Order: sequence, then structure tokens, then C-alpha cells
Amino acid sequence: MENYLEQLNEAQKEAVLNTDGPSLVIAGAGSGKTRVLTYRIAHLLRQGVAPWSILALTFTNKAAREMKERIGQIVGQEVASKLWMGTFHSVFAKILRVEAEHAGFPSSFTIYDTTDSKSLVNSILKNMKLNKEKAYKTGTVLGRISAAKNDLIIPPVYARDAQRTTADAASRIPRMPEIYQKYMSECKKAGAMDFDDLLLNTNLLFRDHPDVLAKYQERFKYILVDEYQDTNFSQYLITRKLAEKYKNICVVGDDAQSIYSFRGAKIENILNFRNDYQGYKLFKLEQNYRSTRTIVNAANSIIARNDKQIQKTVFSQKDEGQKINMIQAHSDVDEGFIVINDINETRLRHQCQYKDFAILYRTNAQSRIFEEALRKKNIPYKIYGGLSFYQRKEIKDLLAYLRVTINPKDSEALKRIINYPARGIGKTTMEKLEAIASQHDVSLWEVITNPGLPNAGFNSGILKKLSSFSTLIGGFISQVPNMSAFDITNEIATQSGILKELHTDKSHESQTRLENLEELFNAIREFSDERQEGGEDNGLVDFLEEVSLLTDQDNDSSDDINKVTLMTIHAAKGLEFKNVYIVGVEEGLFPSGMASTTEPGLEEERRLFYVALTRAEERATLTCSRSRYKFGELTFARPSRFLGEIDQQYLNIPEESQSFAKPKPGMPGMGKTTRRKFNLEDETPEKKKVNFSGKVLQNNRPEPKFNSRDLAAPNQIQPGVMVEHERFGHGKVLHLEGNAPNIKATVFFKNAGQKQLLLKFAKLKIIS
Ligand SMILES: Nc1ncnc2c1ncn2[C@@H]1O[C@H](COP(=O)(O)OP(=O)(O)OP(=O)(O)O)[C@@H](O)[C@H]1O
Ligand SMILES: [Mg+2]
Repeated sequence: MENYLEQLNEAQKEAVLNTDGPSLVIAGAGSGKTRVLTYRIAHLLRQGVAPWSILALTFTNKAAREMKERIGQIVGQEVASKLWMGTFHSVFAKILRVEAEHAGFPSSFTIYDTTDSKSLVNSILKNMKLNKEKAYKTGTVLGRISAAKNDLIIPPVYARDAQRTTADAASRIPRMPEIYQKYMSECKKAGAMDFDDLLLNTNLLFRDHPDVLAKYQERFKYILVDEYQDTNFSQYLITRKLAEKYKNICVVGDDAQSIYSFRGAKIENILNFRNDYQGYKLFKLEQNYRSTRTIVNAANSIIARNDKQIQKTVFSQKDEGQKINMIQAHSDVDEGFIVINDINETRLRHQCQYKDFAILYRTNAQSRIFEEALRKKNIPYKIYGGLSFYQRKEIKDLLAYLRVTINPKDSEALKRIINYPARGIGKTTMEKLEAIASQHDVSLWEVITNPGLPNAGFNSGILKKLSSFSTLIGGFISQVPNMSAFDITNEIATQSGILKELHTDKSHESQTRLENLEELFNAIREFSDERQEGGEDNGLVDFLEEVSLLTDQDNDSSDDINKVTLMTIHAAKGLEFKNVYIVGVEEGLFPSGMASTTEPGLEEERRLFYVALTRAEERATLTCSRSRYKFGELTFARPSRFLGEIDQQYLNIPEESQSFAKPKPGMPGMGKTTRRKFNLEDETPEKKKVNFSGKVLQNNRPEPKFNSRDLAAPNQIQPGVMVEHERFGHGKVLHLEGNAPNIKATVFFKNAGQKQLLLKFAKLKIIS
């Protein structure tokens, strides 16, 4: 039996063993917070606690999966699979389905994603004739609604909340209370909840139904929360209510990594915890097991500049490691190629795999240039966030059919498909239908299926089209109970005409769309087979729920694939990679232009930088460019102030770009008194002209230390020769490619398998 306690240091062990009562673990990046949470759950299970009485809340679905997997290795997968574990949204969506009748929603309620929410706001604005008013922007309106929900302010309260109405008046959007009210009632009519509603309605459910709350308080004897610093008020309150009875709540977090305040996250929740649970135990973890000393110290030096923080120590006992490389490219396209070349070189030099690399950026828009460079070099990569698989048009279309079949009142889904494939139900008809729906306060589906529809002024042609649409959907609805999720999807794709439409169009694009649909079929088949083996229903509702709640970190393809990772820094939270490239480290981009105008904004950007840097285990590289295209225009960029804020002793600044952050000789390290603001005027015009190529950089790197006499001359290495490698041991050279000095050898090692090595770095000795 695995002795998991041996895999913890003393401080971690203490946090794992003290299972009862409230616990707060506040510790820096990479210190094993997630590990403590994982092992604590395993320990509880080993002590005989029932898995269904443990509730564990993670930041992403992927984190939950990985945690479950690891716990399963310790206590068995069967037991681990019964844990209540997932993101706040996914766990409470499940509870809301069970308690739907109390919450006033159908148990098959739809979850509106951001696109649905935006589209709903747009139609409300249009209806209120506010869509032409500049101040009423969809994003702003949605942001206010979301903020209100996360603070548990419902529409009638919103209208009375002086602070909010004053703020709305100042932004020239005084009709917000009305919009919010309409948004809520439209969602209710459609039997739909948006992401924030899942939390809000859980809170309302617990507030209004003490018996329901008592049931879950009794069920969840142990509650654990990862990434606690990024919970919002609504989430905080849910955990507080649930933990009220047993008070076995353990939260882990790092205030220095709080990066979601724009979504309502509140660092104050950590402080609240101290007040809410008198006699709570505080555990501090100080040793970082993830990164080299250089990376940990550099990260500490930058976060020390934030005024608002809980003091803590983070140290690493790993190797010092190499300095953090800084690269300044001439243009954004250049930056792409420099990074990709560096990845290739590092991969060969340090025997890494593609999956050991991550490119992290501040904004999704930056990914394109790196994607192009990776494609040109034939390097496999996976990209998270942005337009994911489930956001593609053809996928959303078919999913919308499924949504309408499960919940025909889902008006956003219905609008999407009522005229796709085209069936002659045009814009004017839709506007009329929406007006009727709004007048009678019902959903679109209820209008279409209402026997009184013929009196609504539509001509007979339109009436026929609407009736055949409702018959089509009605047919699907009646088939759901008797069919597997896969069969019903297949039926829909065929009967609706989607497949025919794509088959008829012979374009390459249609071909790709068909392939994507095939992929969706596979995903549904896998999901429903698993469910039906367990004797459950066809799982369509759960499948749709899972898809709606995917986070930016939940990639569609499986994880073990050997690919370079591209993601935003926000999505990289909690993850780790051997090699990390933080790109676009420029003023106006990182820190972002908006954020850097206020102190709290700037502090959040700095925390974001801390998160980015602490993802790296062995090597971190920071890049920026002298110019960049923004909205189609060439703009000049200056290196970020963050480059100047890092303690310079941890940086490797190539001579040509000393202008970034000229450290003065003999300058002491970090500390507030020695804090040196990066001087943006340092750059001279001559230096601006220097074009940086990967080659120059390579010259600036310290050469690997070895004694040349130990090595075989590359020209003695031939196919068939037996060689010895420092780490891989004995192997046989299979073949060589490329020209000196970049000859690559493919070697088969007895113990390590086949490897490709660049001879100039591989330090091979000939042994026969
Ligand atoms: N006692 C230990 N011995 C060996 N490795 C450890 C130990 N504790 C943690 N680690 C390893 O260190 C790395 C960081 O741990 P973990 O991800 O749990 O840290 P964290 O505090 O959750 O980090 P973050 O703040 O980034 O979320 C992981 O690879 C983990 O397996
Ligand atoms: Mg973690």
C-alpha cells in the first residue's frame, strides 16, 4: 500500500493530518498547496470517511480530474470516483438540477454561455431601443449584471442600491435596473441560467429552503477549496453556509496569485475566513518544489513590490539553474520565430519533449503569431481558450438542436437553428415572433406551438414553415426517452438537414466542418456509452452541461499528447512546465494599458506576472518586441516596467538589449530602498536599430561546461558505432542528418530508447 505521507514534508504532513476543524493554508507558488489538498482527501478516505461526504472545489475541471486520478492511485479509482469534486459551477449545477423544483427551474435547464448571454443582452437593448446609444455596450451591460449577481444583488435590490444606480448614471446607462430585470426574466422564461446564475441560484436555494441547506450541510462533512484567493463573494458564501454545521473546511490559496478580480474575485475572502472561523488552524508551506532557485528568487523579487500582500517566505532547494533569458525582437513576427527557434534548440540541447514547453501571453490575440511560426516549423502545439472546439459554428449549431430538444424553451438556442439550415423563416418573421413572445411574456417555443398562432397575422406560407419546424423538433423531443444520446444526435443531424447541407457543399471548409461534427459524435458516443454501462440515462443533459462549463484550461484533446502549450497566463494558473516563455512583455500589453493607470490594477498585473514566472520549473524566457501590429496599425513598443523590476542578478540580458534594464555595476539586489524604476528613456536610437536574431542570442548563452578531451570528435561518430551518453547510458548510433555544426544523430539507447541528439551538445563518447 502506498505510503503517501512519506511524500510530504513536515509542514505539509501537518496540514494533511489535521483533518478536523477549519484550516487555512496560505503559501506561495509551487509549495505544494494542491498536493496537500489532494493528500488530505486521500487521507480522509483512508480513515474511512465516505467519499460522497467530501466536497472538493477546484478552479478547473482538468484540475479536478487530475486530483481524482491521483487520489484513485492511493485509495482505488472506484472510491475516488464517488467524490464530489469539480469547479463551483459544475458541482452546483448538479445540485441545482436535483433541487430544480425548489429553485423554480426545470431540471433540464440550459446553461447559457457567454455568446448566449451577449445575444440576449443585445435583443433586450434592441427591444428597449437602446442599441443605437453609444453608452449601452453589450460588454459593459453584461459586466454590470455579472458583478451584481456575484455580490448577490437581485434586480429589485439593484434598483434600490444607491451606489450602483449612481455608478450607472455616471456611465450614462441609467436604465440598467430595467435591463437587468428583463435579462433575469428572459432567462427564467427560457429555463436557462448563465454562469453567475448557477452560484446565485444556489445561494437563493440555500437561503429560501433551510431544509435543503440542512440536507447538504449534513452530506458534506468535509469541504476543501483550492485557489481560494480567486473565489468571489457568491462562492465564499456557499462554502460558508455549507460548512456551518461541521466546520471541517480547508481552504488553500496564495494572495499573491489572485488574478481574477475583474470577475469579482476577492482577496478579502481570506481575511473573512479568519473572522468566520475562530480557532482556525493556519498552515504555512515555505518550500517550493517546482522551480530552480533563480526562478523562485526572481519571482519573489518582483512580487515584493506589491504593497498589499500577506508576508510569507518561499525558498527552493533545487539547483540554482540558469538565469532568466530576456529577448527583444525587432517585430512581433520576429518574436514568434525567435521563440520557436529557441524551443527547438532547447529541446535538443536539454533533451526535452514538446510538452515540456509553454508559451504564455497576456491576451488571446497574441497567439496567432506563435501559431503561425509553429506551423511553419512543423511543431505540434495545442492552444487553450480562444475559439475552442465547442465554440465552432457547426458544433454550436448541432448542440443548439440538442439543447432545444432537451429544453424547447431555450430561446437563444432556438433562434440559432430556426432558420438553419435555411427554411425560409427570415428576419421579419423572427422579429414578429419575438414581439409576440415579449407581449405575452412567454418563450418563442410557446409562441410557435400556440394554437392561436394563425391569428397572429402571418401568411399561410410562413405558418406552414413554422409548423413544420415545430413538428420536426417535436419529433426529436418524443424520441429522447427511447434513444441513446448518440442515436438522437445522429437522428437530429440527419433529419434537420445539417449533414445534407454540408455534404452538398464540396468546399474544403465544409469538409472540415463535417470532420468536426464527426468528432462531436465520437465525444457523445464515449460519454453516453460510459453512462449506459453504469445503467444510467442517456446522459444528454449532463453532456450538454459538461460542454457548457468547460474552462479555458480544459482542452478538447487528451493531455498526454506531446505538444507545445499555448495559453493565456490566466489559464495557466496551477500548472507547471519545464520551459516557459512569457511573451509580449511590453508596456501597454503587460501591464495592460488600462490596468497600469491605477495602483490596484498595476498590482494585479504584477501578480499575474508572478503567476506566469512561477509556472517554470527549469528555464524561463521573457520576450518583447520593438514594434507590434495593433488593430492593423504598426505601433512602437517599449519593454515592460516589470523587466526592470526583477532583481537584475537573475537575468541574462544579451548585450545588444542592455537598454531594457541596465543594471548599474555593483548595484545591490532587491529591496524597497534599492528599488529602481525602469527608465524608459534609456534606449538610444542606435540601439533601436539592432535586429535581434536567435543566433545572436545563442552567442550570449554560457556554453555547456565540459572538457573537450572527453568527447568524441563529431566526425568519428558514424551509424553503427556504440556510444555512451551521460544520462542515457549506452546506445547505438542509427543514423545522422544535417550539416556540421548542426549534425543530429538518432541513437538507440538500451535503457532510454530512441533519441535524437544534436552532436555539438550531446557529449557522446565512443565506446566501440
Ligand atoms: N514534498 C514534496 N516532495 C516532492 N515534490 C513535491 C512536494 N510537494 C510538492 N511537490 C511538487 O511540487 C510541485 C508544486 O506543487 P503544487 O502544484 O501542489 O504547488 P501549489 O502550491 O499548488 O502551486 P500553485 O501555487 O502554482 O498552485 C508539484 O510538481 C508537486 O508534485
Ligand atoms: Mg496549486
